[in-house]
Amino acid sequence: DAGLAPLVDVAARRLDVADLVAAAKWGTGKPIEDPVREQQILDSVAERSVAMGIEPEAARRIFRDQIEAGKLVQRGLFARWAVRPGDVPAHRPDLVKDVRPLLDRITGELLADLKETRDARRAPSCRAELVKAVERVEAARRPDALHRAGLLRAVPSIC
Ligand SMILES: C=C(O[C@@H]1C=C(C(=O)O)C=C[C@H]1O)C(=O)O
Repeated sequence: DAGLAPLVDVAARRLDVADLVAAAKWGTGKPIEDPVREQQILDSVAERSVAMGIEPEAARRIFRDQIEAGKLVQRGLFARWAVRPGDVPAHRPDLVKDVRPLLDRITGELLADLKETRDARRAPSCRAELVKAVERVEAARRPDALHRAGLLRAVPSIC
């Protein structure tokens, strides 16, 4: 039984997309934070949760944390690129055409995993299972310090 690992893995993949979000925004004057887009995501998540039989408030909390974690990674990358311009990605992806569709696809995967893990998320063992899942995902993906920090920011609301 993979437990919560598939869910945590999706969270980690969402944080990799944050690199593309940052690359799309760097040097454009576009702010890291877009509250209108965030609200659209959270409202859509709540609506789809109801349709899927997922508790909408739990889904909202979990997606709120995914978004906060993504901004943490974006800010970390902006700080890194400010001191090491050589690390700025050579290619700037288009946020609306290229990057947000990736996030939208991950939203669907995350919702499916939330449905799948309903009982595990409510169980008293959730925290322990979460620790194991994070360890498993980190062992497989070997995130750098910034993406580890992001992942730790992303997961607490799962339980
Ligand atoms: C990803 C973006 O940047 C921020 C993070 C978001 C997210 O993680 O979904 C949404 C809006 C922005 O606050 C974006 O603008 O699309």
